[in-house]
Amino acid sequence: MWIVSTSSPLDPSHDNLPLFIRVLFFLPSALSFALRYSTEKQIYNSPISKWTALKNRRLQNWGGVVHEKGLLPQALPPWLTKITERIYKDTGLFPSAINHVLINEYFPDQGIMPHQDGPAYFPVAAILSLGCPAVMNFSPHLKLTACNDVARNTEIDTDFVSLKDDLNNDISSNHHCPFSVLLTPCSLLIFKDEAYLDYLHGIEDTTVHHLDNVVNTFEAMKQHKNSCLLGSEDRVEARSTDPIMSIQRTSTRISLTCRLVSKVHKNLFKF
Ligand SMILES: O=C(O)CCC(=O)C(=O)O
Ligand SMILES: [Fe+2]
Repeated sequence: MWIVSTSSPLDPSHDNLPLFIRVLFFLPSALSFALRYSTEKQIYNSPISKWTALKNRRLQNWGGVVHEKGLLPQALPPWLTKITERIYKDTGLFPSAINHVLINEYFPDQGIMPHQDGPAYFPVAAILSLGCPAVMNFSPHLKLTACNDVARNTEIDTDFVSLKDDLNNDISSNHHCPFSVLLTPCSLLIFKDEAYLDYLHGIEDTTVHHLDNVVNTFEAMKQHKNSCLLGSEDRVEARSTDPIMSIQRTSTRISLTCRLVSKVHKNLFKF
């Protein structure tokens, strides 16, 4: 089983699930070594024309063109549907099959500005990480009440690292706290609901990422240390000894952002 749920099925309609379970899931080892290897190979074997160079990273767009009114679709290649179908089926968080994947490549000093994903997407994002670890920061929209108390705890629920009640309460009482997630290679982060709609997410364009605000340090680091499959260049390097407060980004990170565009246009002229 790829994604392991403990007691409750991962069904967003289960209102009895605590809010922190419903907004953020982190699975440290979503990809096997074989799948990681073949996916990286496929990404770099894609024609060079598939890459779009941006100022601070480059990306591949798969699944078609996302327009604010919907998707002009293009079938995902089988090596990507192998991944997206598993996310779709195992999480039960998407109403229909994932039809769009953005692949971002970041050098150690590259990142992505805090942003919110566009309105064309169904509000669930599943991000698979490969290569060098990085920290993703979630910051509440300015329109939302700032949080005075940034101290938070981490709750480890087997494979899922979830925000604990502090943040949960903050979210529901409209006191939105910033928080961060450590994205280790082969991990899958899924965020939805408030984390998707009320927060911006971004990655700093610096080679050192601080872990102060990270909600999943323990689980991510445990997995990382235990994994004998990781290349040495992927290792999280402690900048200070116990407790680890930052990571040094030493190599390229690749992410696969898998989403659903609900509205699909079969014909360009039918907008
Ligand atoms: O690279 C990542 O992990 C984030 C990518 C992202 O936020 C996006 O493509 O919208
Ligand atoms: Fe995004």
